[in-house]
Amino acid sequence: MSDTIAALATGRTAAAIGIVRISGDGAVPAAAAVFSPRNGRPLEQAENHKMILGSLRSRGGMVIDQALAVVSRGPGSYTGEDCVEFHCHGSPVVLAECLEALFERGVRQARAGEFTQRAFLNGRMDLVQAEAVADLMEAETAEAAANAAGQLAGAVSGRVNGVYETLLDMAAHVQAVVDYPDEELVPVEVEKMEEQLDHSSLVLRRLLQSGRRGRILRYGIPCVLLGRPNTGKSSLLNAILGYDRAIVTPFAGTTRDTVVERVKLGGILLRLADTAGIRESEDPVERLGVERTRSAAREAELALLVLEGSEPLAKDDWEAMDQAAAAKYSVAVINKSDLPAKLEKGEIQRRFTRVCEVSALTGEGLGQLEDIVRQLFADRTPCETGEILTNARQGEAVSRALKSLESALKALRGGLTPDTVLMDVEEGLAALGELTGRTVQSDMVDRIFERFCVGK
Ligand SMILES: Nc1nc2c(c(=O)[nH]1)N(C=O)[C@@H](CNc1ccc(C(=O)N[C@@H](CCC(=O)O)C(=O)O)cc1)CN2
Ligand SMILES: Nc1nc2c(ncn2[C@@H]2O[C@H](COP(=O)(O)OP(=O)(O)OP(=O)(O)O)[C@@H](O)[C@H]2O)c(=O)[nH]1
Ligand SMILES: [Mg+2]
Repeated sequence: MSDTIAALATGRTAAAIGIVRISGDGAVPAAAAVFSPRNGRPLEQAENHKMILGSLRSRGGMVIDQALAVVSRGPGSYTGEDCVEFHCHGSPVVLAECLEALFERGVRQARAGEFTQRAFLNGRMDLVQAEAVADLMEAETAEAAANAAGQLAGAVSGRVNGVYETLLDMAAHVQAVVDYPDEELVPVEVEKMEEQLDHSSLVLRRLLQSGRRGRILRYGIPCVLLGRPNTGKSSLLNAILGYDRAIVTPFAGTTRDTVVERVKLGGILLRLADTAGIRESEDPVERLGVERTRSAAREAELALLVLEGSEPLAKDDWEAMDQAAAAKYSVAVINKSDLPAKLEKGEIQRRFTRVCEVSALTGEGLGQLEDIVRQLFADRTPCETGEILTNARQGEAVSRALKSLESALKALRGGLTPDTVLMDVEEGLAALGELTGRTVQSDMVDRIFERFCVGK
């Protein structure tokens, strides 16, 4: 018998409604002790999933709210245990009093993630789905939410379970043939095994490749604005964001610290960093700023080199150009197209395949920059099925499983007999079991649920 837990399921500030959730064998009796249904029927007899109006009493017995109670008996509830929810008026005081009254009845405060942890332990969802719950709550874009919702519905779990079942059948068959050589068992066909291992590897490889997209879905593509001082990097950041985030002045050396914002450009989520203009400087603060620029440049996948279109190339442009060219993708952005052009474009076009002219001031040319970014990352637009791995734990488990399968496949193709690859197949099974939580260690489970908030 598990103890009964309760927590505030909604926000901590005053709101229209606030929900207290209770889960465990003692949930219904504890709730019934503090709540009197208006229809006069004891809460114990309430129909499942139905809202019951009644009065909620504090520890001292005062009526503190007219609230709704919902009973969901296990196993048909979120946690798989008996659950009760109180839908109260969303006053922090009322909600705190409601919890206090429950704690007096032997209910205890839930730990972070404990409701979802119980859902997992009771087989209501696997680990990938539980992690999707956390992802869903942290989602910053509709695409990230859609992917998490797909994972919660079982998109990744389904793929993984398919591979798991195939491997399990294979291992059981090989093992049986080894253990009972005298029985008339169907012989293991090496060719069929190879085919299954090959297909399973393919599925896992695809999942693994989706992991990169998963990270980008969550955090955005790391992108940096580079250039010598005063070329309009901060102006461009503001123009892309649509509001004045960074300070802009006519003085060179305005931006000292990197400013990072998530922003969509051409439909692609970027983690865009505005940086201190690169130049030689005696000022110790500016030198530290430029150091930060260099480190942001090293981490960026996309560099937007901002050039002053109304002046010829200057000495300080060269380091910025080198830094930008070192990024995986770079775009030369010739700014200030509203002013007379003085920049010799030939040199730029020789060094950069992607060049566009914009005016951060008027917004001219920004559409072209959007097009370039969209084309660069066209293959990264999110898929809606939720078949994208979104965290490192999952990626690590899949890659371990894949290594085992590849090793098995290599051995078979090298002429080894099926029983010699049994260990590899079993290792693959263990890794996949860890991924979905079939074979995971309990301390690992605790770690996973620590990232949740209380009440989830
Ligand atoms: N008020 C409230 N809203 C919520 C939740 C909750 O627990 N309470 N959820 C959680 O955090 C999420 C919804 N997840 C849920 C998943 C399953 C069940 C459940 O009781 N399932 C039963 C019966 C379903 C039915 O009525 O058909 C089942 O699957 O057997 C409830 C919530 C989001 N919104
Ligand atoms: N005419 C015109 N002026 C611009 C444009 N973009 C920026 N400026 C001006 O250029 C000056 C410098 O702009 P910033 O955005 O601060 O330049 P920065 O590259 O961030 O400069 P640092 O932070 O010093 O490296 C400001 O006076 C801006 O108003 C543009 O497209 N057209
Ligand atoms: Mg600036």
